Amino acid sequence: MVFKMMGFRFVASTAESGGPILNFYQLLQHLSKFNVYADTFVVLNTDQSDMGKKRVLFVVNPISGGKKKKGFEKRALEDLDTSLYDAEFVCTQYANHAYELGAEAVADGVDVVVAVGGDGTINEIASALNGTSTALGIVPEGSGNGLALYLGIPLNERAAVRRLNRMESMVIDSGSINGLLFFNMAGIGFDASVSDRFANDNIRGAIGYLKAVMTEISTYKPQHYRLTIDGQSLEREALMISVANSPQYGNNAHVAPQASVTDGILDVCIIHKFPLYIFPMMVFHLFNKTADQSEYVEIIPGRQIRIVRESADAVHVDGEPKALGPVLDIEVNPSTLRIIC
Ligand SMILES: Nc1ncnc2c1ncn2[C@@H]1O[C@H](COP(=O)(O)OP(=O)(O)OP(=O)(O)O)[C@@H](O)[C@H]1O
Repeated sequence: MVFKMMGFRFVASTAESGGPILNFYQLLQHLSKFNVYADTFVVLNTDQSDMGKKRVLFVVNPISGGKKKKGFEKRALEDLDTSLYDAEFVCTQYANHAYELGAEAVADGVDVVVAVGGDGTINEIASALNGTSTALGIVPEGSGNGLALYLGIPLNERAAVRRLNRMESMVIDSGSINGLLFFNMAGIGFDASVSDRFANDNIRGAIGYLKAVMTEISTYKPQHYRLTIDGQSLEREALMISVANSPQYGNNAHVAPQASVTDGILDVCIIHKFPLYIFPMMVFHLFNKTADQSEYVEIIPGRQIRIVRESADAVHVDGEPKALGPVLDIEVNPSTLRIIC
């Protein structure tokens, strides 16, 4: 069944527990489980009697979020509906292993690859799945879990596995920065330095991230940037620039409260230098979803973005530090990744 209304496109077959979706009221009830943000939102709820079992591969990052995930396979098999899924499990052995596993799964015709980890693990797997028919699942086990929090995926491991049984999905945009894909957020300046420090520290989780922020905040100097956003040129002295696909960094810190992963647009968030005594107010704005009301935050939506900075430096891509040159070409790729949510 396909519904089209007000620019939304809904595809539905069988509801998880209530049989077919029969009318628009039922559809709205169904959708109320989601945060609807944008104009291309697809719900797929597949009737397994028609389509057979789905193959799902769980890719478990053993270090993300500072949690060991011992016994994950056993617990997951207690919660996963094995009449719907044939499941396999694999642990990552090294950085970028999840990308390789994702690419192999796509080539092998796996239906769903589940990232058991944080935004970095999601990024690696999603980069392999992007533009294919293999869907991403998420069991949030990271430090920030930005994309999972935005999508409303439960942080509780068992609830997140059970969520997969609904087999509902949506299609989201991705962004790219000099060819590197991101799905949640990319950033430069202070933001990237924090990611770099966090990656090189042995404390993970929210505490580790806070420690990295507090260490950088007192020493980081603003940089000069030349930006071109959809043909419009501007120059700014900024503490950092975040390019947001979703609204939040993670841990519910929202830098771009209006951002949507389905609008075909990225939000360029320019954070200006602010006096240190304003820091608590900035934190308040982030967690109150009011960053766009701060005089130190400028948010410009765009599809094609070029940022020229003073020199080659760190960039973060979904929280993972990378080194890129001074010229950064960023663009949005609309509707490229299916996510079970
Ligand atoms: N076996 C492994 N040993 C070392 N690093 C690994 C291993 N498996 C994956 N990684 C790396 O772990 C890093 C962190 O993963 P991830 O981003 O998922 O967790 P996190 O940083 O704790 O959470 P978040 O991104 O939500 O803040 C990634 O860069 C990934 O490449």
